[in-house]
Amino acid sequence: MNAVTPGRVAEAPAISAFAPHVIERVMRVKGDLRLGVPVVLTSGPDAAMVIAVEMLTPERYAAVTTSERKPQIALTRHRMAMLGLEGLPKAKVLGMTLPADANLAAISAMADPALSAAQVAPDGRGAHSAKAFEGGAIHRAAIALAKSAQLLPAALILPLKDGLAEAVQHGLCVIDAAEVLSELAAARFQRPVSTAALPMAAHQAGRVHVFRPNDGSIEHYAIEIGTPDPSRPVLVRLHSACFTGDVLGSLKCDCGPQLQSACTAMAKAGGGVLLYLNQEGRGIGMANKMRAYALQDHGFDTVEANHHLGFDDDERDFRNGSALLKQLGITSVRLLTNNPAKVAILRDQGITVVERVPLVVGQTAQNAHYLATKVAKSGHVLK
Ligand SMILES: Nc1nc2c(ncn2[C@@H]2O[C@H](COP(=O)(O)OP(=O)(O)OP(=O)(O)O)[C@@H](O)[C@H]2O)c(=O)[nH]1
Ligand SMILES: [Zn+2]
Repeated sequence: MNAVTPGRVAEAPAISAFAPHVIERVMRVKGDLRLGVPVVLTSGPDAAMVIAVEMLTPERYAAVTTSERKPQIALTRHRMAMLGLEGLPKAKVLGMTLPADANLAAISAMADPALSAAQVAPDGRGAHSAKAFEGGAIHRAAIALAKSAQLLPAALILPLKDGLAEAVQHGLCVIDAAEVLSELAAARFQRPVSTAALPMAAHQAGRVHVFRPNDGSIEHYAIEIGTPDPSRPVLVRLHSACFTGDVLGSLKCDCGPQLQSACTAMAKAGGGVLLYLNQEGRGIGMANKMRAYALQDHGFDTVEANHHLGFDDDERDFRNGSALLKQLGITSVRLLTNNPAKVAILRDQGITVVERVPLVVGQTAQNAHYLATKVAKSGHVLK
């Protein structure tokens, strides 16, 4: 007998029967960017060909840059600041017209700290002479798509005179930038896909529920441990995937011991729900997290490393967690976390958090600096 049962509390969007719905078109465009295929973004009368910098090849770069096109780069303000540029506009996404002689190596180095050795040390910042400008909808949509595809947040932008004609000529996907921005910012409906019993070391009565977001992105899991009773506050953990900590037993963070100790606490309490959210690396993905770790090897802390790559401190979207709780019929929780921001987000989403239950385990010599940085910069509490 399961105490919680996934149900459809959220409305699935009306997907048109034949033509792709707007979110489906956005995800096609995201797939193309991840492959390195150019896409065309439009905004009112403006149009531009957009390619993720990380995926640019010399052949494609040579093919898309013609003498009459003035290439630009879209980067986040964080990344531009790390490049040593001063007097930057306040906006989060910025553009810069590239010098006529910009080559692929220089463009790639603007996006990727690993390709620019001089910029890797915190005090060895490079200098670029061109002036940055506030990014428009096309720049913002390009960065949002690159982040969503878990690529470096950097895009080559080639303004086009007739975007539609170019799209048709080269068989490129074309989409409105405002549609991209609103769809990527929207909470996603997650469909329960499958469920099965899973006896676990922590408790023999375990059950895994798999949920699939309707944008086709990676699935998230809700794991019942013991017999949670949804009529009372349920002991809950929102755990963000950490391959290095959860699977490899990394000493650089506290995730593995937190996961184990959460399962044990739920078993002891008779029941609980573990949400395993597949947002590796605070939402930047495994490849970028290893880029961040490489920067940490050079002296950056966990927050600075994210900024150096062009990301915010934390790119996770915890609305997926609150949506899953509601689907499981759980509206009141005791939340296992050291991160008060998670409590606030769940409350914002209408979940009653009756108590924050600290989860202070797994402190090592190797993660002392990391944990201290989270306390100093991310509002974590280690008690
Ligand atoms: N980008 C980045 N992500 C990291 C790093 N170390 C761990 N992570 C990821 O951070 C996430 C866990 O976040 P934490 O900040 O440790 O903890 P939290 O989820 O905010 O709070 P707790 O509930 O107390 O665990 C996981 O997705 C990890 O993969 C790092 O140095 N850089
Ligand atoms: Zn971790």
